[in-house]
Amino acid sequence: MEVVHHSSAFLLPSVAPDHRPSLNYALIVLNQRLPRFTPLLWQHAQLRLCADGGANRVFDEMPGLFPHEDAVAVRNRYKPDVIKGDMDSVRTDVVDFYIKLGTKVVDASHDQDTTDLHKCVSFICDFTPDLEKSKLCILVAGALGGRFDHEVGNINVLCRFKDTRIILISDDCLIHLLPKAQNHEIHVLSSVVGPHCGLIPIGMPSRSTTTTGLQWDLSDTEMKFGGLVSTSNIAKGETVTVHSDSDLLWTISIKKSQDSSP
Ligand SMILES: Nc1ncnc2c1ncn2[C@@H]1O[C@H](COP(=O)(O)OP(=O)(O)OP(=O)(O)O)[C@@H](O)[C@H]1O
Ligand SMILES: Cc1ncc(C[n+]2csc(CCO)c2C)c(N)n1
Repeated sequence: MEVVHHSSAFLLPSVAPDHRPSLNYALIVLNQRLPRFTPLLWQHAQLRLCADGGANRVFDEMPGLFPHEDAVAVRNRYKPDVIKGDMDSVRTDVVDFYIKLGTKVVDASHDQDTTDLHKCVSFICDFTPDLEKSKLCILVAGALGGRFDHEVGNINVLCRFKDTRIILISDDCLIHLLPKAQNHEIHVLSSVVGPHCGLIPIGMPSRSTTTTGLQWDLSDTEMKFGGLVSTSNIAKGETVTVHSDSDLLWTISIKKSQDSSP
């Protein structure tokens, strides 16, 4: 069976020879305080979107991440390619500023049934040729912490776009989906992530999950809410393997001490 590899190389300041990106990254900035390493994610990404009020965050907060630089110069450098959402949070001064720089603004206010993150993921998928979809990886900055309904909505996007690699990121941790019935090999780059981690069934119980590389490995173990879910686990080495009969969320902590400059 094919092995699916996962790595957090996008958190490394530069791409080391043995961590050359095999993926094409896109970045979506949400309406939450910018994670400190947002400039790094920005640099790795080939396409940068702001979900509605996420554009306010780039405009207001990016200069603060470069305290010794002129704010306008920073804003001109970090120009989103697209702002998409229902446009009830992004300010008009921010829209006007980025339109002048050439940002595409997509008003999807007619759709009040999907979140702004969903709308941005749809945009990226619609504009990614089928042949390139397997190499696409969408990084979502500011997806965790804050309002619980938004957090759950963000996790639901992982489930609604199961065939797309999407990684939810905050200052503290990252989350992505491990689709069922695949062999997952997670490369734990210990300079930037870990050791705290978790494996959580999503959508339905898992009747059987087997792992290697964790302090508390699972061996053909059942997981469900109301029973066992694997939280406060520890990644022991460089590699964690996971196989399950159900979709699982993988989460791992992000280290505080890393150099987050691009
Ligand atoms: N507190 C938060 N926690 C997690 N994600 C958030 C939070 N606030 C916003 N987001 C994310 O950022 C996206 C854009 O946020 P924005 O505030 O523009 O959305 P919204 O649809 O106007 O929200 P609201 O529910 O307040 O009307 C949301 O779709 C959501 O994915
Ligand atoms: C059952 C149900 N619950 C909530 C909403 C509201 N809602 C969900 S996504 C969204 C857009 C946010 O930008 C809004 C307003 C709905 N439509 N249907």
